[in-house]
Amino acid sequence: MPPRCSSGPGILLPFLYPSLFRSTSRIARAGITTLHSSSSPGADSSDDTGESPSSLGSSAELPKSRLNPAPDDYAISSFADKAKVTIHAGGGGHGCISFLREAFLDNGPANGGDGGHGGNVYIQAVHGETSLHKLARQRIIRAGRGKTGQGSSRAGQRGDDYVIQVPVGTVIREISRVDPMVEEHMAWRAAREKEREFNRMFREAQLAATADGLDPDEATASMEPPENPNIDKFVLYPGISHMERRTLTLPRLPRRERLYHQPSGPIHLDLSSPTPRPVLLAAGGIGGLGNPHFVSKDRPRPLFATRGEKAVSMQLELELKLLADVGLVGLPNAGKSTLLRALTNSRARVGNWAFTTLQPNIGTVVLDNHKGRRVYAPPKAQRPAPHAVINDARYGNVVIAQPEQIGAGPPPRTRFTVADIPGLIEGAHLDRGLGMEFLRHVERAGVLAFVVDLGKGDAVAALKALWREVGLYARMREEERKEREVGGRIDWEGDAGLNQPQSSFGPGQMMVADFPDVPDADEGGLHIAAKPWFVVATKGDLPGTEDNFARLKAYLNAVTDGQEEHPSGVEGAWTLDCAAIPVSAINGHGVDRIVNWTVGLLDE
Ligand SMILES: Nc1nc2c(ncn2[C@@H]2O[C@H](COP(=O)(O)OP(=O)(O)OP(=O)(O)O)[C@@H](O)[C@H]2O)c(=O)[nH]1
Ligand SMILES: [Mg+2]
Repeated sequence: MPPRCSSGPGILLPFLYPSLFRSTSRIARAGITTLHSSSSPGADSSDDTGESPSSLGSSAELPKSRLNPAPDDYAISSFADKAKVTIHAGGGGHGCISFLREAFLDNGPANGGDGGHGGNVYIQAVHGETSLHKLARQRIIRAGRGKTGQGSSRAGQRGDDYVIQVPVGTVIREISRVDPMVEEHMAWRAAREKEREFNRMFREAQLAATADGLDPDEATASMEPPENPNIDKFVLYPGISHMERRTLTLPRLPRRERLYHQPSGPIHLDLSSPTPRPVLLAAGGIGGLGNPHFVSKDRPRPLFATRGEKAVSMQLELELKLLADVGLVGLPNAGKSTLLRALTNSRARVGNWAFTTLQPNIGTVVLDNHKGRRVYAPPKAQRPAPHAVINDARYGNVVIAQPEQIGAGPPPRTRFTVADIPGLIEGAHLDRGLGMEFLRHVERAGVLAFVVDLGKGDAVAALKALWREVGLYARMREEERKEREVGGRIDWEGDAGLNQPQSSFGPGQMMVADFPDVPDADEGGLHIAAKPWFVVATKGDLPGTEDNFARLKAYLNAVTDGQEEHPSGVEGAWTLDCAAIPVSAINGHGVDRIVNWTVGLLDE
C-alpha cells in the first residue's frame, strides 16, 4: 500500500513500516518540523543510521537517556484537580457612637463615623494557573472585614476584596451557603410577632381592667414588654443602663441599597475561558451607620448606631478540567509518558510498570523558536479559512464572523499542549483503576490521541477497549449533567463582541454570556466521539510488531471508509481520517509526524 501521508517538504518518510502508508490524505497536514526533531538526532531517520528499527530492542537494553530515564528521574508536580473551599465575605464594620467634645462645648453634636463595607470574594480564571493545589491546601478564604467607624465623623475602612485565581477550565459548584442576613431576618420576624402578641395582650388587659373598674396601668404593671426586635441591629452606648436599654425607643432602620448584589444560589460556574473581570461569588456586608444618622428634634443625642451586616459564607467545590489541545489516552504502561517526554520538555515519570503516572502531566509542544518566528510556516492553502459559520441546528445558526470583518486569518499556531493522564483499565468508567478521575481532562481536549502498545497484544482490541471506556464515560457524564440543574451558564466574551453594553456591568458583576444553550445532553456520548482522533502506535521498535500495526492500519482504513463502525459504536462519530502513526517514542522516532498530524487536526 502506498504511504498515506503526503510527502511534502518537512515530512519525512515513515521510518518504521513504509510499505503500509497511502500516498493521499483527506486532511491536509501542516508541514512542521519541531525543535524537538532537531534535538533528537536520528528521529525519523533510521535510513540515515542504517540501523534496523527492530534491532533497537526493549527499553531495558537501551542506554539511559531523557526518553528512557531512570524511574527516579522525574519532576514532582504539585497538582490537584479538585478542591473544596469555604469562602467568607467580609462583614461590615459597625457605626460609631461619638459626640463632639471641645473646650467650652460639653455636649457637642453627634459625630460618629459609618462603618466600612465588608470585602467581596471573587473568582477569576486566568492563564498561568495550572492547578488547584494551593486552594486545596488553603481551604478557607476570607475577604477583609470593614473597619468600625471612628469619632470626628471618620468612616471605617472598606474590607479588602479577595480574588480567587483559578486555572482556565475550572468548574465551580456551590455545595452549601450560610446567609446570616436571611437568618437575622427570620429572627427579626419572630421577635416582631412576639411584640405584636404582647401589644395585643396588653391592650386586652387594659380594657378588661377598665371594664372591671380597676386602674389599667396598675393591672398591666407586671407585664414585661419583650425586647425591641431591632435591638440586635444596633450598637448601644456602653454606658447605657439596663433600664434605659429596656425603655429605649429605637428608630426604624433606614432602607439601604446594596452596592453589590449577592448572586442567588446555587452557584454553578464553568470558567472555560479566561474571565476578563472577576466574577462575584460572595458580597461583603454593608457597613453600619454612625449615630449622626439618627439625630432628630426629639432625639438630639442618639446613644446608638447600627451594626455592620454580617456577610455570606459558602462552601464551594472546584473541579479542574484541563484544557489541553491533545489528550493522550492509553492502557497502563503503553508509553504515554515517554511519548509526552519525546514531544515536549516534560519530565513526567516513566517506569516499566502499570500506573507509573498517578496525576495528569501537561506538556507544551513549541512550534516556533520562542521568538515568534516559526521554524516552518505552513502553506497558506492549509490554513483554516478566516471566517467560520456554524450552521448547526443544535447551536442555532451562528455566524461567527465574516472575512472582511476580520481582515487577516488567525495568527499561525505557535504551540499546543498535550495532557498525559494515568492509564485506563477495563471498567475505568465505573471508577476502576485511576482512569475515571482523570478522563475528564481529556473531555475537553480538541484532539484525542490513543496510545496503543504494539508489543502488547492485539492493537485493534486495545483501541476498541479504550474507546469503549471513553464512550461509556461520555454517556455517564451526559446523564450526570442532565440530572444536575444548571442554574446559569456563565461565560465570558472578553471586551469585544458583547451583545450587552459594557457600561451596564459594574465591576465584579456577574455576566451571563449571550451564547446559545449548550446542546442538550441526549447525544449518546457524541461530545467526545465527535472529536478528531488518531492512534499513536508506540513501541514500534520492538521486534515482531509489524503485523500488529498492519492489522491496526487496515482496521482504521476500514473505519475511515465506513466499512467498520466507529470503535466507540457511537453513531455520527468522527471518522474523517482515522490514522495510525507508528512511533518509537523511546528513540524519538516518529514524533515529528505526530506533531504534524496534530497541528493539521487542530487547525481543521
Ligand atoms: N521499546 C520501547 N519501550 C518503550 C517505548 N515507549 C515507552 N517504553 C517503555 O514502556 C514503559 C512504560 O512507559 P511509560 O511512558 O511509563 O508508560 P505509561 O503509558 O505512561 O504508563 P502509565 O503511566 O503506567 O499508564 C517504560 O519502561 C518505557 O521505557 C518505546 O517506544 N519503545
Ligand atoms: Mg505514564
